[in-house]
Amino acid sequence: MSSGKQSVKVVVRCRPLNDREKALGSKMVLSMDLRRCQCFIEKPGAVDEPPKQFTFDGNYFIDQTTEQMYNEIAYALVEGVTEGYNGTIFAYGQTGSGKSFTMQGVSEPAAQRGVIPRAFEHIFESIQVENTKFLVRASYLEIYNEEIRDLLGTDTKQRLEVNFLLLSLHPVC
Ligand SMILES: Nc1ncnc2c1ncn2[C@@H]1O[C@H](COP(=O)(O)OP(=O)(O)OP(=O)(O)O)[C@@H](O)[C@H]1O
Repeated sequence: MSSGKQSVKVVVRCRPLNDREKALGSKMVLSMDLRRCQCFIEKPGAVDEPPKQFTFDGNYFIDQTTEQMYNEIAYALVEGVTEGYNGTIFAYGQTGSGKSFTMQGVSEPAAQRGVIPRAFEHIFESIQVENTKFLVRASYLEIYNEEIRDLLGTDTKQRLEVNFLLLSLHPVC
């Protein structure tokens, strides 16, 4: 893991082969050096070709848990939000790659509970302060094929107008 001071971190998580992939006789082509945060992808059949190598801010292989990811990556970001900073966790990947598994998670085993319920628990624990009121707002948007939908809206099929720039403001010390 890198020093943790940069404002954007990119981490990669590799999921195990699913039943369909196993039935097809697919082979795992990805390996990781977790200490160096490196990821290696080999081309099947190309024994003479060196694997392609990528380095990230954090690497998570098939046997690692969302709990570990949360503690190492998300915890500090959510803690920052409770101190007044903005924070975003963005899961990106092709269909079936494990975005929902990481963000929503499963209740069993507990170590694989998702980032979203963990973040909610974290926030609500932090604001349990006597004689102080907090306002917590949540929105849940899906961006799919360049269309945006409000998943908490009354009509989740309705497309929202995409007419904004993402503005991120940081206090200057
Ligand atoms: N780290 C993991 N360990 C075990 N199983 C996993 C892991 N990640 C994903 N899976 C399993 O892989 C399948 C696909 O994962 P998931 O539904 O999270 O993908 P997705 O990226 O959200 O897909 P989509 O974009 O189609 O919604 C699920 O059955 C999920 O349980």
